[in-house]
Amino acid sequence: MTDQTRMSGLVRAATPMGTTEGYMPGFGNDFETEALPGALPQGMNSPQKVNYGLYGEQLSGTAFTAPSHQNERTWCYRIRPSVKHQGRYERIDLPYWKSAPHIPQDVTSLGQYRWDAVPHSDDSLTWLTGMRTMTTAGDVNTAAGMAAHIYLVTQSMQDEYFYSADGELLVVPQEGRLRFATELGIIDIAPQEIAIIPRGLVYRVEVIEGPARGFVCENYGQKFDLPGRGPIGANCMANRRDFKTPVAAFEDREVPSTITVKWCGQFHRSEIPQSPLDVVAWHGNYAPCKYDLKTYCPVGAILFDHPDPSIFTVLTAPSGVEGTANIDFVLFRERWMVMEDTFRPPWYHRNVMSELMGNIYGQYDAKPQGFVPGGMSLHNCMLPHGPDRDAFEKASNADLGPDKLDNTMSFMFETRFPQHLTEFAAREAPLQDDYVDCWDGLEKHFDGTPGRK
Ligand SMILES: O=C(O)Cc1cc(O)ccc1O
Ligand SMILES: [Fe+2]
Repeated sequence: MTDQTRMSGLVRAATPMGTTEGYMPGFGNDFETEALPGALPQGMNSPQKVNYGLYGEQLSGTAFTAPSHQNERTWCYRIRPSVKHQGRYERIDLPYWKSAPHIPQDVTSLGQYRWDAVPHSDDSLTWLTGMRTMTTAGDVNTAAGMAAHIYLVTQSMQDEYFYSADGELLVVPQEGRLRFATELGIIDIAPQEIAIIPRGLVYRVEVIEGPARGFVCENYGQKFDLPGRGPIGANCMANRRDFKTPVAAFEDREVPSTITVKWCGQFHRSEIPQSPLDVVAWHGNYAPCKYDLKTYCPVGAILFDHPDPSIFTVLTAPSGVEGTANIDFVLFRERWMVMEDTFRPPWYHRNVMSELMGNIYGQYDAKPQGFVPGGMSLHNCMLPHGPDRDAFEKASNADLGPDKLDNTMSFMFETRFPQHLTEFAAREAPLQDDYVDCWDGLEKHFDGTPGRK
């Protein structure tokens, strides 16, 4: 690497072999990248003096003693150590970003809920002020559970940086394009892509094309991983090579700035005299990444019946109970329906897991109307749900040839913990009061005589 490219004011490593536009392929790889030649120590982590006068610093994403197949850490070589990128902290208020446990006494979360897309307002909102929590689950203090948010962002963070000690963020854009300028490099994302921003990583968010709206799953627990494929084998679903981690990028900018920290659901801010995005080189496996949802290869039923939605799991965050996720991120995308003599949409069901869904674009097969792009729905632990009347009638009477479900991309954040609505979700977000009526017209067909009606 001899020359550097400049983006977003950050000096970025020239694209090395095997990378696309400043990203390195692979999920959980041990990466190495440098924005200046020779900045990365070779063969050791802590030389007595690092080249260019850089400081060495380790960022640990798992306990030092985590088993080696889960152990994640990154070595950063930076202009100043992180202790210089903070001062005295002052508590600040970001009233719309809530953390579990947050169980408002005057809000009921028991019920089937659906929301239209939260509209943009005239307010100018950044990644921090534009975050709107819809549900919280578990407890941030015990590193279990999650929160689901909507973001509405119109304005770039300027000389303003953020990190969360509470968990990693899974970002699912629905509208507009964002840039995450992070300590470890630059990630640009647009709808149909997702990004994972690890716990503790410092970044600022810029608007490339606004206004931007999307969904966020804040994972308080163990990190997202790829699910085991079992008998499916070594391929399909999400493939490791389709995850992209940015090459190193840094800025040497001495301007009065702020750093905001989320910790145990509280926000604190500190004044700093320079940009903290000063990591010139790094190596390790604790890093942000993005993924193009269009590369997700669905595997499904090819003769009869409708399998469990776990076949569409993109990422899973374990809870410590085997097979029972803290969070599964599940994708319902374009696919062929070929099952014979089968009621093809999702069956009616009650589930011990709590399901929060979002629509990225198009139409969802169980809800042809009402579940709109940018909209969300919530079906909590053991709350019955399933296709609305129109979907039931259509699917029960359709001629069953091969049928392509096209123009459809929805997802689910499914957690083992009950999800509690925030005041914003219950009162300010566009809740559809008539959602439960979508099952009203389901008729009784039973009259005691055999035969299929
Ligand atoms: O409720 C939903 O629409 C999500 C879902 C989809 C599916 O195919 C099976 C079960 C399930 O919960
Ligand atoms: Fe469901």
